[in-house]
Amino acid sequence: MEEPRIIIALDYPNGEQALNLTRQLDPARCRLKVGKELFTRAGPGLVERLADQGFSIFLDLKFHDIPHTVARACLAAADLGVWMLNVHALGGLSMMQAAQEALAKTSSRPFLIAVTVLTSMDQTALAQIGLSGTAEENVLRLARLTQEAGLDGVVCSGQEASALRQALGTPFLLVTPGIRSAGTASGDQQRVLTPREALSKGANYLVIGRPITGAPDPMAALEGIEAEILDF
Ligand SMILES: O=c1ccn([C@@H]2O[C@H](COP(=O)(O)O)[C@@H](O)[C@H]2O)c(=O)[nH]1
Repeated sequence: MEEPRIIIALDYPNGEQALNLTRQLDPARCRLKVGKELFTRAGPGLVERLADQGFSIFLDLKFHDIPHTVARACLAAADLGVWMLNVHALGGLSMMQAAQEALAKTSSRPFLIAVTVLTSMDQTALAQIGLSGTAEENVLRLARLTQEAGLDGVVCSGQEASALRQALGTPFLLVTPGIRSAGTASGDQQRVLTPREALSKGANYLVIGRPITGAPDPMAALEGIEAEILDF
C-alpha cells in the first residue's frame, strides 16, 4: 500500500466521538490530526493512545510563543510519540530554531513544520493584520524563513503548493488543509483546492476534517476522497 496522504482532522468535542471514527480506520490507510479542540477536551492521554494503536499523529497545536517556551512545548509534544507537530512561522526565526534544536536532541524526532498563513485568511484578512502582498507572497516568505530555520516543511494551502515546491525543492514537506472536493461547502476556509489539484501541485499530505467528520457517513466520505486520488 502507498504511504497514506490523507490526514484526518479529528475535530471532535470529546475523545469518544473521535474513537468512534478511529475504530473504523486502519493506520495504513490514513494519518490523524489532533488539534486544539480535541487536545483541550481529551488531553495528551488520547494522543498517546492513538499513537500506541499505530496511527501517525500530527499534533496540530500551532505553538507561537517565546523561543524557550516553544522549545519546551515541542519536547513535551515529542514525548507523546507523535509523528508530526507544528509551530507558527510568524513566531520568527529564533523561535523556530529553538524548536528545531530542542527536537534534534530527541531519540525519535517527529517532523516539525510551521504554519505560514492560515488557509482561512484571504487578502482582506491579511491587510487587516497589517500584512501587505498576496497570500502567496506571504506564504513564500514565511516558508523560506521556515526552511532557513531547518524545519521539515510548512502548512500552506494547495493553491501555493506549486510555487513553494519550485522555490524550496523536493524534500520540503507541504501539508495542505483547505481541501474540498468539487461542490463541497468551504465553510470558513478561503484558500481551498480539491484533493487531486493539491496533490498535482506538489502537496505531500492533505489535511481533511469536516468533509469526512461532518459527513452523514464519514467512512463513505473517506472512500470517495480516496477514489479521487487513487492514481497519486
Ligand atoms: O492553515 C491552516 C492550518 C490548520 N488548519 C486545520 O486543518 C483542519 C481543516 O479542517 P476542515 O474541517 O477540513 O476545514 C482544521 O483542524 C484546522 O484547524 C487549517 O484549516 N488551516
